[in-house]
Amino acid sequence: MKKVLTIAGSDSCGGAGIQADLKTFSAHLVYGMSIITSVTAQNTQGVIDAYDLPVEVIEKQIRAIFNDINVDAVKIGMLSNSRIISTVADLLKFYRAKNIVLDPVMISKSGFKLLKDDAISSLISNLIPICTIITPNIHEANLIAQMDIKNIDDMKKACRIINDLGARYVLIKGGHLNDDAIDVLFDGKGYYQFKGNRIKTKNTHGTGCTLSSAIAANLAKGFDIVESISKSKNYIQNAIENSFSIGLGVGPVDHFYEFRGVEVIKYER
Ligand SMILES: Nc1ncnc2c1ncn2[C@@H]1O[C@H](COP(=O)(O)OP(=O)(O)OP(=O)(O)O)[C@@H](O)[C@H]1O
Ligand SMILES: Cc1ncc(COP(=O)(O)O)c(N)n1
Repeated sequence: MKKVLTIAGSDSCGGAGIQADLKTFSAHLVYGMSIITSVTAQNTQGVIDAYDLPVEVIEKQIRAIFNDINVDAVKIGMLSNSRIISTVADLLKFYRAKNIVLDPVMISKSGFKLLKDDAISSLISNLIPICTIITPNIHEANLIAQMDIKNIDDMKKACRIINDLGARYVLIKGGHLNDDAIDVLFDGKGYYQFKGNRIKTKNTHGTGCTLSSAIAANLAKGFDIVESISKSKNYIQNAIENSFSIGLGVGPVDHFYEFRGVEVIKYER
């Protein structure tokens, strides 16, 4: 049984954060473990507040896992301030963690800041160089690459800039652009496009958390990066197609797995 760890915030309504990650791990038949960095009070209508755990408590959780268990992959989600970021980065380096999937969570869909403005530089200098893959959405990629991404060519350019910052693989998600939901991967040499059909729904709470956790699960199982993303893209497509309303606002995606394959286009540099 492969063992996958999420280091992220708790979402009380279960659509994003730790809860989405663990559901995704279970659906991929890997054993899920969690380090909680922050407890958010949120529902489908928005985040009411977020309470960060003391870094000492976060450190103890990480040490408890790595001192005992061989971790096959790590997904990183909400780390809200620079102290938490540097603590997590130092410990992952110390324990030589492998298959690190960094979802650089910054703002919730409802507009609540989950990362302090002054912590973006810490994320760039401490976490990007140690991750295997970073999975920013358009907004996050804009802030990291200091760009204004409008189309696929811009996504490719931003991928290169973020790759230069030290991320081995960069996957920029196109969920927030119009047209098809196309995600672009840069592997340091060439580009791959992962194409999804845009689904008309308001229920997309936790899409980014789910995709990054699925990638971590697939890397843990030994698939290469392109196969891991391809399978995960298929998973999120199914999950959004079957998303549903549970409250008055943005509902969650559904977690089940059925592989149908996805169109992958490879580009030379
Ligand atoms: N309406 C949609 N139809 C199909 N795929 C979508 C849709 N919205 C997002 N996706 C896909 O879902 C995945 C997550 O992308 P998205 O851009 O929503 O991430 P995110 O903004 O980080 O998510 P979150 O807000 O949950 O953190 C990507 O593969 C993206 O292409
Ligand atoms: C704890 C936590 N982590 C991540 C998100 C982002 O998800 P979304 O953008 O769908 O609100 C969130 N809302 N809460």
